[in-house]
Amino acid sequence: LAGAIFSNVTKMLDFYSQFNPSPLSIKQFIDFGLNACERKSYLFLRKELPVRLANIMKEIALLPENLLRMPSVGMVNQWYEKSFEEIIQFEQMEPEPPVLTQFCERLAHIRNRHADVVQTMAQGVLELKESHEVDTGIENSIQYFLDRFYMSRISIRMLINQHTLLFGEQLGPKQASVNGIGNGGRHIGSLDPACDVAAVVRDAYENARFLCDRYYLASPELQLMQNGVPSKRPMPIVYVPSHLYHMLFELFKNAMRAVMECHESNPPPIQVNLVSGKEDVSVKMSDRGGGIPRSVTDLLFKYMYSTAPQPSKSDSDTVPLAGYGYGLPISRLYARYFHGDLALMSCEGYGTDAVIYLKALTNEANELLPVFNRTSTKFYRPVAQLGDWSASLNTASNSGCRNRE
Ligand SMILES: O=S(=O)(c1ccc(O)cc1O)N1Cc2ccccc2C1
Repeated sequence: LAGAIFSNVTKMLDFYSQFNPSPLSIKQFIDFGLNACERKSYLFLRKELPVRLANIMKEIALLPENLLRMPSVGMVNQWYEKSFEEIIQFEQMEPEPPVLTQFCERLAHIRNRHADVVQTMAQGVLELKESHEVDTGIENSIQYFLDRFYMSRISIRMLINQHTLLFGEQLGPKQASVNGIGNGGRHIGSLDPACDVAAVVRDAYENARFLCDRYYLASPELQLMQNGVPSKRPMPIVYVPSHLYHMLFELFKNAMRAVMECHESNPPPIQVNLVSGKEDVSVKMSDRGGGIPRSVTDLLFKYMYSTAPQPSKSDSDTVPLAGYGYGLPISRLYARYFHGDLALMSCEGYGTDAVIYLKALTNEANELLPVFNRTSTKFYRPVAQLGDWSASLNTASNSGCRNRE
């Protein structure tokens, strides 16, 4: 009997983890939101959310024992189990108005429960570093897992935000925000069909500059360009402004810290060049902050490397402009979430270029979702890491910078 009551969460996890998550494209999010139907959204999410939760929960169970046993990881796991149980209650409920309202409230409750997952997992990694020897195999498993775990979390929060923003009661009288009445814009949930990249760049710059001025008593200017020439024109794309802002704010903090620590006075400007291509929209941020050697660039995306004891809240006004928290790895996940990317190209002794690539076409901007299956399990049984010399050769091919300043 399909309605058979499963005795416990484990059986439900096995059931839902058999299904692959269904990736949605930005085009699908927009097309659905233009004529949003709460009942359809409910019927899709009450299956898709448990599928995405179950897929990543099966991976949590595969984590290296030492990490899984850390108190913080146990706490995160309990949050996931609780949220999973709460969502699957709706499998038996028909989409009547009271149930739809309850579902919205339950989603908001789950989103709040998981607010601190990133720093709690980082605490777990720290607990592991401080209590066990971590070899390369374990480190690679943790890197692989956390990239998939945080990508899964980004995708679940995207689905929850779309539903609660389109149908949640904060809209006042029943109106979808898409008609633009009341909020001035024509946002579709967290998506802006006319997100001006130039405006988000300026916004992130001004906020990072405020922190920079407070810490260094000075800050580099911004040179905003399009196709290599100074420009004040807008550059509209269809995207999630908050994701774009998150990436740019992180990159500006790094670039400003580099520039201010490399130049006592007259800091050179940070250049941001926007280019709209047929397939890619590129946002290149160039700083002359002295750069770093290639051996270090890779470390900046490593969760183990960038996990250090957090400064206590008390001295929060002296928090470094760019700590090495999870800013870069998470920012790269935001870029990759809709099949874009974030890459660093540094010239040691000169400076660093950071490029955010976004898909130009909304039908190509598909969610990139981790799928739990045998291949991912295989990855968790660490095998001897056979360094593939040709692959490293590819990454080594771009030689260092010759022209010293
Ligand atoms: O590693 S970086 O080249 C660098 C990394 C990421 C980025 O977005 C911009 C950057 O510039 N850079 C960060 C930093 C901080 C303090 C002192 C010197 C430097 C050099």
